[in-house]
Amino acid sequence: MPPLVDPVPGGNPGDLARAHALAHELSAQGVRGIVLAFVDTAGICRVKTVPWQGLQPAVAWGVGMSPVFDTFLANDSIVRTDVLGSPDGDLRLVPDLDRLVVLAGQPGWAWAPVDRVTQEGERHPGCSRTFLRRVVADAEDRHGITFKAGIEIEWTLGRAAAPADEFAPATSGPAYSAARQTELSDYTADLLAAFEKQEVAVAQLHPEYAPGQFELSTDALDPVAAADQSVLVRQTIRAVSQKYGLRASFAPAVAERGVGNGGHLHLSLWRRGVNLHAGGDARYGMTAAAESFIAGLLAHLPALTAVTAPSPASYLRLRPAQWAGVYTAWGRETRETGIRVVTGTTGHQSHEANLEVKPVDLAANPYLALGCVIAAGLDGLASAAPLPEEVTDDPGRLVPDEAVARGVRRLPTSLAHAVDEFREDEVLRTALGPVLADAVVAVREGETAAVAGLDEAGVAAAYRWKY
Ligand SMILES: NC(=O)CC[C@H](N)C(=O)O
Repeated sequence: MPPLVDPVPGGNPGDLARAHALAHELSAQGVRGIVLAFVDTAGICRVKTVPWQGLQPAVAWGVGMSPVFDTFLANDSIVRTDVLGSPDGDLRLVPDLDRLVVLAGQPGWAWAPVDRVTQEGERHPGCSRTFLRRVVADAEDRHGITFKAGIEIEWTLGRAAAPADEFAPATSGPAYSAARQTELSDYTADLLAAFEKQEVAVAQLHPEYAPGQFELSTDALDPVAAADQSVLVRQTIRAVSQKYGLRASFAPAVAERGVGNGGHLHLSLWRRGVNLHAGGDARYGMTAAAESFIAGLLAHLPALTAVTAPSPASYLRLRPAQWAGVYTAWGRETRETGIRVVTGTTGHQSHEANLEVKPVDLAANPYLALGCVIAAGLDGLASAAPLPEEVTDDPGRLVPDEAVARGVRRLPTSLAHAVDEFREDEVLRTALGPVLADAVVAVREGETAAVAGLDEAGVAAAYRWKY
């Protein structure tokens, strides 16, 4: 074995010894390289790779990458803020060994999410993974609350051989149909096998509503692990799809009309091992804390869409009657309200009960989305915000006066409107810190400008294969 590299000043020699042993183990298993992954502000997963011998140096010193990715757009052009977007400077990508996984769908490769730190070893204020970790740690310190989270993954399959500017769904069977399940039987079995090898606990995998669309859900994890896992799941789906001559799109809308791809976010609050969504005195067995958390979410939902629905294409999906939840309302098991309260099956509530945030798609950076959702909910919890009455059926059917009286608002209908809401939201901006908040605004404005003049079909096409 090659000798250990010199530890960085203040570095953890235990991590280095572990990386050294792990690298050799990976090599013996046939791993030749390691994908180091992070998600930028625009929601694109960017990577660098190192050979297996590079794992230990990466843990010691990180791997260089420009901070300019904080203000990259989905089309790879770059915008600027006061502090970001300059071609100068460097950051270090530091892999998280606890989350390193051998990729079952890409023989020869392992994968790890990274934190981005400065060359001086300081936290980088633009690192979304560090942001989420901080929000979660604050929730525990200040409120004694921990979370379990899950991100649903929806994707649409086209044929890899088709021209990139066309979309032809790879299946012909109806929504949720046995026909579609059978059409892609080998593919979906291979996906499940890959997830089993990667120790991703799949809860469900099924053909979804739109032509060529599938959905996969996983068991809940702590928020940072859930965000990491959503990135890993997409990496795996992309790789396995390719083997079958298929091309996976996680874009919010692959076409200008029809049901889009969501990335619904499930979250539950826990205190001392007790689920706060079950066994309480409030509605549907929720505790007062869970109700106030949801009230906070509803209050911030219009501004949150700038983070959870960050692409111009997100607003092709965020339409009524598409189960995307485009109203500031909640209800038990409702599919059209922004927040769905999931009570779980009788006898299993303390395990299952949670809340679902629907206006979230997979153009969202999952670390930013989870961190901002948690910050919004905690704002409601801290002020014991009262939760309005639930809305059953379709909130779109409320007459305007009743909607106003009940506080039911339609979410922004364009990214520009979402950014207007976000700019005014001190809670979200403060949680993110000025560097990330300014990056969100600049990148969203850049995306809006990038599609100026395009019709809806053009917007769908522009982002179809980006996510
Ligand atoms: N089953 C579902 O909940 C469908 C969700 C829908 N595809 C969305 O965009 O959010």
